[in-house]
Amino acid sequence: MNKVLEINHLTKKFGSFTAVNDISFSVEKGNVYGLLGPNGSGKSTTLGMILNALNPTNGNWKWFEEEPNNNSLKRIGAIIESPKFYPYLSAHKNLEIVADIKEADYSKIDEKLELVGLLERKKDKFQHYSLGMKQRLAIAGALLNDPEVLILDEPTNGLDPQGIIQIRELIIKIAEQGTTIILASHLLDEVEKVCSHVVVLNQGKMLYAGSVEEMNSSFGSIEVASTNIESLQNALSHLPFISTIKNENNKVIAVLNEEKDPAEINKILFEQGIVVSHLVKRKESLEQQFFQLIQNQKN
Ligand SMILES: Nc1ncnc2c1ncn2[C@@H]1O[C@H](COP(=O)(O)OP(=O)(O)OP(=O)(O)O)[C@@H](O)[C@H]1O
Repeated sequence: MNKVLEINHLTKKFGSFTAVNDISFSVEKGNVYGLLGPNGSGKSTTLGMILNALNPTNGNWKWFEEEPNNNSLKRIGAIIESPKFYPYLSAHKNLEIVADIKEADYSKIDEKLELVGLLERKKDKFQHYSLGMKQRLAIAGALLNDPEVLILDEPTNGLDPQGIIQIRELIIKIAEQGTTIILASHLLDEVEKVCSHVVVLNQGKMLYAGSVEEMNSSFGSIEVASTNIESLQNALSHLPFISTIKNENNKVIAVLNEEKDPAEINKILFEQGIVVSHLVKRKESLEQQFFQLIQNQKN
């Protein structure tokens, strides 16, 4: 069984406002999924619903190919808000309390503290931990009962650069051990560095779901200039392998929808009487792809 989560037409309305609008996607075992979108795009609301903390307005989902039930939630570890630990207790003592709640064996505590790099600091009080250490302790707590899925909401928010790197490396390490990870993030580079798959959300709508690699390996765009920019623009807009065009600093940026060699494009334009003074092909980064998706949604 490889399907960990299947979401179908999930919708959440708060009054007349639609926070999550008819989204559907699946999560396959052993991958790291990024739920990517700007603030307010519906990431936390989506996570809240699939963790039974919020009632959906419409749609449904299945964990592990079963209707949601208490048993399936036991197979999931989640950190969706600031971790709640007792400040005056040690990290180890705090995890004993978590282990009691989750009915996990105390022997797991040192194992998970080691995984998150806190074993040597296990006797320190929680209140003396840095923000990054607190977040890693929360991850250790979420992993105590060896969940098959780990869900994280903005795991690097508020951390310094070193703390961010440590959390990202930790996520990759946990995934390498076979745990499926779903993380919500508004940071494109985070998703690009950590995730194998991405679901792009904007204003509650799903704009893309697929592998990060595929999203990155689109056909790119070309940047073209000519003395007669209007006829250039007109010619490009009629070419079947071009999806969108825009003007930028007297150059036309045209997004390709199939693989094309710049020399071939130059030849086609020349045959239409257009002499090109500049033609560069660019591969789009995930960031450009993301803005392109949001732009397409607005149009
Ligand atoms: N309980 C609520 N009542 C009314 N509106 C809400 C409620 N919870 C969330 N919203 C709205 O739903 C939209 C989506 O919020 P959500 O928290 O899911 O976004 P997000 O992508 O997680 O963003 P952020 O990273 O800022 O948390 C926002 O416009 C938010 O204001």
